[in-house]
Amino acid sequence: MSFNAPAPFAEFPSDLPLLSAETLSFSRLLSDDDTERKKLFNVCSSTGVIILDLADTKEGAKLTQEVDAIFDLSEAIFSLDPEVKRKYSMLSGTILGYKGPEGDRRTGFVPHTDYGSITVLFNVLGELQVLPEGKSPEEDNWLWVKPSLGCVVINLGDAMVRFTNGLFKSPMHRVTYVPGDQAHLTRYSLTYFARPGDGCLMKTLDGSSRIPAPDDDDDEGVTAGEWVRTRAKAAQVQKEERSKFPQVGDAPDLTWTVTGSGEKMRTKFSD
Ligand SMILES: O=C(O)CCC(=O)C(=O)O
Ligand SMILES: [Fe+2]
Repeated sequence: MSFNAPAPFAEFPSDLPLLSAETLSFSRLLSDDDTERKKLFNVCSSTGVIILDLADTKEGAKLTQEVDAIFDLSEAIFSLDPEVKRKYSMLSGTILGYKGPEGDRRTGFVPHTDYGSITVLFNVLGELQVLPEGKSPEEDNWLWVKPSLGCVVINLGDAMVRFTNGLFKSPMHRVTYVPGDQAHLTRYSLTYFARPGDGCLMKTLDGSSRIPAPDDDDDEGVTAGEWVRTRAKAAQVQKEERSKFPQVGDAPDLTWTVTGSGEKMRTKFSD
């Protein structure tokens, strides 16, 4: 599986409802292109899902090569004996990515928004779906995010919503199953989470007339450290409740590890 080279296997199906997302150019953003900046602003304040083409930049080429090296490593790690994997799964900050069970059509990641600032996803195969703002979480309302060669998917997290007092959006998303003729393939997802440092105050930013003024009670702000702890606890409660009343499609046997510091990386893998 390569992030960098055209897939030698079946294309993403053409008959699925897709999130309509214009691809932004990393090279144009780096050169501070005005049109590209406006596009970025529009995406952040509408869906919160940025599809960014890394082509044509030194940084992008280096990153995609490194991603492919990590994919290779992930393949080697996930093909290890479950006993060996179990022994190493708790090492902090080491393993990136996860692998869903092959042929499993249950939802691997229940619907959620990410807590941090941004989440960068390196996906080759589809599986990620987004719920447009204001839509109820019925099956028909979820839209697929189609991976494109050399492009990362960047989801804004709730910290950006907090900093911009709701101007920017963090998408509700979930991970379902690899669709269509790609279903027999193993999906590796490499995820980079960035979040504000522990001491950062989670409050509306000053300095832009586009950001709505803070409400009276939101002036002080909690620290990012407290914010993450509260969110993690709430997620745990939600997970426990959900496991008592599993919903059709849940995959309860997948395990979670939170690793790293500052930038959080999550690893999830099954045997
Ligand atoms: O694997 C993906 O495409 C998304 C994973 C995700 O939503 C997460 O790790 O928060
Ligand atoms: Fe997520």
